[in-house]
Amino acid sequence: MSFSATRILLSAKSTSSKSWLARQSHDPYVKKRSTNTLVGFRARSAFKLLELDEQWQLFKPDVNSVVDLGAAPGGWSQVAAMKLGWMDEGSNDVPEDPYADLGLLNGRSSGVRRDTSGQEIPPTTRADAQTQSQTGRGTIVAMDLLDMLPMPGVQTLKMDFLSPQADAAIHALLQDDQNPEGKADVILSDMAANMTGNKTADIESGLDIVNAVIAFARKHLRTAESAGRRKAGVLVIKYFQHPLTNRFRQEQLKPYFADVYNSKPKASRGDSSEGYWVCMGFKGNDSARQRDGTPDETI
Ligand SMILES: C[S@@+](CC[C@H](N)C(=O)[O-])C[C@H]1O[C@@H](n2cnc3c(N)ncnc32)[C@H](O)[C@@H]1O
Repeated sequence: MSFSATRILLSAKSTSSKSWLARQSHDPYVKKRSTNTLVGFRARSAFKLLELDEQWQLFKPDVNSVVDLGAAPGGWSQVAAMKLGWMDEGSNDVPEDPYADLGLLNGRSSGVRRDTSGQEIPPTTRADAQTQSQTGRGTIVAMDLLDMLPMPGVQTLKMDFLSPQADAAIHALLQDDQNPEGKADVILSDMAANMTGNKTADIESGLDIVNAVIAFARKHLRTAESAGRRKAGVLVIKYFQHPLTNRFRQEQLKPYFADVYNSKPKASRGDSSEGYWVCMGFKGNDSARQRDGTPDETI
């Protein structure tokens, strides 16, 4: 009896993966992503962040520190690197032999880094800016559970953002002479919980991630006051629509930000319940205590 792994794999393809393939082949953003003459983005999700930036100018000239949570494969980090001048629009940052380069770049990094408690921070990679035509500004940190290929201007950290080491590692990477507080001007989160198919459980784990990202932002985001600009201190966060969404936004986000906008970028698939909150003007952690309880009607 002949054995064909390929045939077994193909015949085992579920209806959902067939419809996924069909959808991919018709998706204009998938085509755009893979057309190097346009921009060699690693993920179609890059177009969502580009749209959000076009609408709200997330990366103003005074933005010098960006943290991208759940960054792999790196589409959003590419957008941040472009906006901070580390990469040309239209450049393809993936080297021909990325894995060979990964070793080389790791070898070139500045040695062992330690957080304030003396713990070693896992090796980070930042592709050499000199390989690109421009030199960018500031620091971009991309964190993910998964490996990520190096990228000009971006320090990648393979880490669970919920782990006890994450706070100290981020702070140590952001802090320098220009940024003594070690705060981020912009925090991005495109993370989602793994779907189980159980609606209630999925809603709860989605909310857990959003809650954890907000807690992270409250520790690491620069306030509008310290940046000297009303809309500075920006958090972009993915959520999935459900009956509690609005209440959640009112109770967990509005007390801390001057403005909280809701967005469904065109590049986000219409059949997905995902949306993004663009939160601008971080007021700091005391703001909730100072609140008089009157609902804010900004939106
Ligand atoms: C939708 S993808 C992000 C795509 C990315 N914005 C891009 O443009 O390439 C979500 C990512 O979140 C990561 N992730 C999920 N939970 C995480 C956690 N607790 N800590 C770090 N990364 C996490 C996943 O590994 C996955 O790579």
